[in-house]
Amino acid sequence: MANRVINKIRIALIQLAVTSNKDNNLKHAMSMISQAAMKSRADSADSITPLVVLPECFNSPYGTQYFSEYAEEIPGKTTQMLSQIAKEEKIYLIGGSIPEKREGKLYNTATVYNPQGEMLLKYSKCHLFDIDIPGKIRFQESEVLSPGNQLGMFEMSGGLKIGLGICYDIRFPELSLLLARKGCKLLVFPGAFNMTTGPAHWELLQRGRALDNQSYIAACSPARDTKATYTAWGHSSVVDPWGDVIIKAEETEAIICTDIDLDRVDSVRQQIPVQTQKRNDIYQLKDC
Ligand SMILES: NC(=O)CCC(=O)C(=O)O
Repeated sequence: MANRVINKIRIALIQLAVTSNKDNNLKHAMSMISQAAMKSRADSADSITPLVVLPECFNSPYGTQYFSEYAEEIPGKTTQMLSQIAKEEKIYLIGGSIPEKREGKLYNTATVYNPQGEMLLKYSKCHLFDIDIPGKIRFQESEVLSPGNQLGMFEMSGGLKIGLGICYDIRFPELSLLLARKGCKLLVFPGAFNMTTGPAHWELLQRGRALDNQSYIAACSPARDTKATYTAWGHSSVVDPWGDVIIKAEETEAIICTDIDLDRVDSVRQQIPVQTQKRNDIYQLKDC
């Protein structure tokens, strides 16, 4: 069974309502993960192990003023809870991201677990969100966070490779191209776009990355909270390799669930074979 080739997975994105109370955030996230696991299994005719996803910065409000107060070491309280719930619910779990404390520095870090509760991946956001749009939004993650320096990918049983980026990472096509070239047919981005860039770019970027790579893209946001210091756009979604949005949340808390059909990736790649038509003689993606 462990070596069975998987050509379909079921993904559930949790568009979580996040508050300034860390303990409540954790309790609430665990309950939503259980609900997402149940919903994935109830909606599915096959016995596929679900992949459940939390948003960026799910145990803390998103803001440079909060990161040091809410930060934890990994392993720590939050990641132990994630590991435990993945094991109890027998799911793959992308545990959104949390502010991580490591060797005197802070990172925006995501962890991933298998159904045995083992940590498969720890990935720190490698493109920090530093923008300044006059009169709209200024945000400088690099004032307090350090960037990660490695790619994020993991494998589910059956050999299925999944790529992982965090939010602003989606704006850098080379990162996704590299993950796809390494065999990832689904790229997942826990993210928290805002009320300025969200309506303009959130869906466009997902559809763009889906087309560049002829892969599935899933992006999971916190729910919108207009009273928070940073208001997330919401609209968690999954886009297929053709560039169609196959499922999308509104702005409020929600669990959205869909099947990812990996044969669809192969058929789109066959129909429009850009993957084999690259002009490596005039440009190249360098794998550092
Ligand atoms: N949390 C983030 O990285 C936000 C990215 C974002 O909003 C963007 O426009 O890019």
